[in-house]
Amino acid sequence: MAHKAGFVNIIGNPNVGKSTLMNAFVGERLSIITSKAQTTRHRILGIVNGEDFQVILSDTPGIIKPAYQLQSSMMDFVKSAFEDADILIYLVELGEKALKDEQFFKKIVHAKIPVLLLLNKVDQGTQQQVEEQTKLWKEQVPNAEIFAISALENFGVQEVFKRIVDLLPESPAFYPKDALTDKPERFFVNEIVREKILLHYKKEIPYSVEIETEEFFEDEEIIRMRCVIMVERSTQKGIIIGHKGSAIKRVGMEARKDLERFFGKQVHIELYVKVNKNWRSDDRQLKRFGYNK
Ligand SMILES: Nc1nc2c(ncn2[C@@H]2O[C@H](COP(=O)(O)OP(=O)(O)OP(=O)(O)O)[C@@H](O)[C@H]2O)c(=O)[nH]1
Repeated sequence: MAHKAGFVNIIGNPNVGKSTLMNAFVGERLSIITSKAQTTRHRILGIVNGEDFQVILSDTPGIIKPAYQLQSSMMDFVKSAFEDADILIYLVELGEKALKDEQFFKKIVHAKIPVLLLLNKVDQGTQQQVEEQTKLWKEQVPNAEIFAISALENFGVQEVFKRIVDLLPESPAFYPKDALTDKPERFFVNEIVREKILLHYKKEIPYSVEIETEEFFEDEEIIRMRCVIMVERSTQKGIIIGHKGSAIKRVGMEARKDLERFFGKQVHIELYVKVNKNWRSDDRQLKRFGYNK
């Protein structure tokens, strides 16, 4: 069978059960990547690999401002929620009424990609309620396939996952599967550091950096890691570091907090910045970073 891969973007109001659903999809450890911080682009929540598929689940905190969208030349694999994801999941909970944001609503209804509307927390309602609401949502979002699920009780979740894989386009994996299985820690460290950089620097900076975790040592008490932040120009290096190192220190502190939560252990993270003029154009480097185009 041909290999399938793609991006699934999950949207929904706070508290509808996104994290719980992620846990049900990918297992606790990977899903902890979601920090509550708001970033300017969507985040990878988790990646589920199978022998012949790779599902990359992400979410979009808030509406993406066009100015923040990544240049397509840089990372084609980072796709915006409504335009380029392969599948859109709209997660609602039982009892939730119409969509609050008109714009948002229109985008879902007119999405050019398959929309799966998941009515979550059905364990809290009666059969009749579930049927009524399914009907209601079908009227509101006629383009969606509707699934009644309980993320908490893992009811209906595997059917949804199966449907996702069905709908995925044929494609090689976007992230090297072996890197994720051999060194998943480093992958997530990179993602977390990247997220902090997106959070704290003006838009030009995040799009010209790349992160690589060069060292990663773990013992019983502590994990020590060393990451290089690669930029294209020396002026960018100065900005990343900030006055007397204040900016990079903040990135390190915040990344450490997330990483400690992620690994459940004390973390020591060392960040340094390196200028590498060609990282974007050098195919081999791109490959190393997992941009496997
Ligand atoms: N009864 C029931 N509770 C659920 C279900 N799914 C999630 N919850 C609960 O709903 C609450 C919110 O779930 P989360 O998974 O944290 O929701 P979230 O959408 O990630 O929340 P945000 O981080 O605020 O976006 C938690 O208390 C969950 O246990 C479900 O299927 N049934």
